[in-house]
Amino acid sequence: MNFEEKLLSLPQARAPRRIAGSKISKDDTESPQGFDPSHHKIQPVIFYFSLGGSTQKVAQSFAEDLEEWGQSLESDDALKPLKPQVHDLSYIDYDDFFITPPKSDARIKHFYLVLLPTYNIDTVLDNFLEHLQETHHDFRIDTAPLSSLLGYSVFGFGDQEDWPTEEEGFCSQATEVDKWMARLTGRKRAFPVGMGDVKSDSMERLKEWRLGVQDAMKEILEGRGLGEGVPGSGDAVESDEGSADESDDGSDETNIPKMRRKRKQKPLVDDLEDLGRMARQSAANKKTPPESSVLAVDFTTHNKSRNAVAPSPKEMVPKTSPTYAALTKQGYTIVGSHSGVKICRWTKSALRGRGSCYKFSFYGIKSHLCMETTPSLSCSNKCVFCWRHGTNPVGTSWRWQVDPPDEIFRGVKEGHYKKIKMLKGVPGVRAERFAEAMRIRHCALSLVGEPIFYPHINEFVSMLHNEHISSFLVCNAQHPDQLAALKHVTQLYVSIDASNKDSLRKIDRPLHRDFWERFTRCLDILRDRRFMQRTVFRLTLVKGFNIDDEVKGYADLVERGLPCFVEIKGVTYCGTSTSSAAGLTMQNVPFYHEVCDFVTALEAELQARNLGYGIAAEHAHSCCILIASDRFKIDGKWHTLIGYEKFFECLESGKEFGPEDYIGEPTPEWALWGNGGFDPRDERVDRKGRKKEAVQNAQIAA
Ligand SMILES: Cc1cc2nc3c(=O)[nH]c(=O)nc-3n(C[C@H](O)[C@H](O)[C@H](O)COP(=O)(O)O)c2cc1C
Ligand code: SF4
Repeated sequence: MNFEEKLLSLPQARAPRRIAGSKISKDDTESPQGFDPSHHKIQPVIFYFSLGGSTQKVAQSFAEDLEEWGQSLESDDALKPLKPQVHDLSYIDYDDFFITPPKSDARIKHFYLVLLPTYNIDTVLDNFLEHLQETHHDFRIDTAPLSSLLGYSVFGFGDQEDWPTEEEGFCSQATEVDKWMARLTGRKRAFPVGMGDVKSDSMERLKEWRLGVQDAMKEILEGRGLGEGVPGSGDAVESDEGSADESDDGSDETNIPKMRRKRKQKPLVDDLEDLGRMARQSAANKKTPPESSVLAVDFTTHNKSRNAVAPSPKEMVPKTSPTYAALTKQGYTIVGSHSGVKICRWTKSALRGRGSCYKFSFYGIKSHLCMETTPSLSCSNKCVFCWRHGTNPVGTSWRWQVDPPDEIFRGVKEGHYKKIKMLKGVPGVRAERFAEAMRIRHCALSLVGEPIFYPHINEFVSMLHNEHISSFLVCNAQHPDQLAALKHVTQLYVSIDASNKDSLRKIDRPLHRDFWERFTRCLDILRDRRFMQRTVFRLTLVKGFNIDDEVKGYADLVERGLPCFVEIKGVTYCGTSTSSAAGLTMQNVPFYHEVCDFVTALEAELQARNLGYGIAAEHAHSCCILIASDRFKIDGKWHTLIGYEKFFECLESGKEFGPEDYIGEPTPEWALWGNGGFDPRDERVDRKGRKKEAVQNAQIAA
């Protein structure tokens, strides 16, 4: 059983977790860390992070150089270091490497090398640092859980033109990582932290550092451990400096430069109150207050702590950031500092009379009347199938500036209309649809990121409703407190990306350690809401990840949450480096018949449990099928469409109401299960725009 399995097999997630490591003892620091050259092997592991791509390239060639050096050693093969492993910090699960070293063959001993650029904007590096810090402070984990590593060393890349000195932030994150690694490893620093200026000497400095690291490895291979008295080594002498760094209460009194200290002291806004305090402050006046000014009140605890004090948060996606550039390139319009809007391909298709997405077949939403947006481009997962191409900021809690909801609302509408207008000249766009599209009727808060992360989501949704724009909100089931505080939306979704803890961990790669408890709490909240609003489970099927043998597990989840609907969709392959880094290929995209088989099996399981569900509708073109609760079957006919005007009447009446109060027309015949889901009034074309005989039409005619 590997570490991950052990962790997952713990009887209760809340039970204290004990991670095998060892407290630093005199023996540890004096012994050459238990490396027996005749028995053990060194496994170098190179970790890197890269936004712009340069560190990634350097890491690959660094690995090759290190391997070549290992092979050139004049010793027999059994004594040579193993081929270096290379891992991108954006895609690994930190728990697999940074709580204990990977558990493999007991004879293999790991040596960590970390290559990092520096970013003064929010990136995965902040999460990585947060993880190291949390692990260090976690009372359930021994002080030096990584002490069985043979050694580690860190190299930082920075830009001295803009950040000339360490005080001003040059390579600041490498220094911080080095500091936390020293603590987690029980001071196994094999070579001092290296730093290179990407505009001048970085390659030279990196080479020097590599030679130093190689010497350290050679000494280990010769059974001499990390050496004695070498400045910066893991020797006990050096630890004096390290000990002074850290007081018993975990606070840091280091001699690290001022700017880095500031960065380090950025609070972990885990606390909901902190989150909201920050929100209010930032929304109220977008000025950047000094580091220790007012914190804002959490939107869920609005009236508390109004006068508390907050640090100044950063922008989530600054205009100068590579994230901004990447998202804009992907077609997003970034609004303010953390929101986005994008036209989906179905909008274009609907404007040309070539069909709407599955939301039209299932719920009556015409794609050209629908705006897809998110008020939070950040999210707390790193799903393998995410469209975000690995560039978005991630975080377990909101720690950025908060833009006021009215500014976002205005901005996203402007962005949406601008993109629609750009389609005016596209061949085939129908004039009447173009005119209709200039009045948004629906809003899907689902684009990317996590909409309920945004502290003013309720105000934002009210603004939509005030203009009679319906709201579909999809959340990732990781923020139960925010979900509980969410007011009425037209249709509330949670993404159900797996049926069990192990599978969810692999596919969503959540940042929260208590992800499963958060997930199940969200299901319970949905269960409570089911008579107040339309609730939906959204399943995204990824072959090889979350389909096989999981039908019963999904049925358990449906039994727990009793959603009004279950939407099942085959994953869409986005062919990015993100997806391939996560091990996703076209092979993971299920065929439609495989999705059908899964849905049929799930329906059978739900019926065997008498839960009152049936397959209602399909949209073969999007590889999407709808299971509905019998509550939406009236006189033997499925009624999955929504009565939007009824919804607004109910909302404006101020009285309590539920999903049954805004049921629309019966589901159209062509959308029912077995009929394909393509509106026969639309024209079906293939990818090249050539007319296609609609299978559905043929079926309907038959
Ligand atoms: C938005 C941005 C912020 C940066 N912040 C810092 C910084 O605070 N300190 C520093 O030394 N270098 C900073 N740099 C320079 C990068 O660390 C450097 O360009 C690095 O090579 C980028 O590596 P990558 O291409 O692998 O992402 C910054 C660069 C950018 C684009
Ligand atoms: S929850 Fe959504 S936005 Fe977040 S990583 Fe997963 S797919 Fe991407």
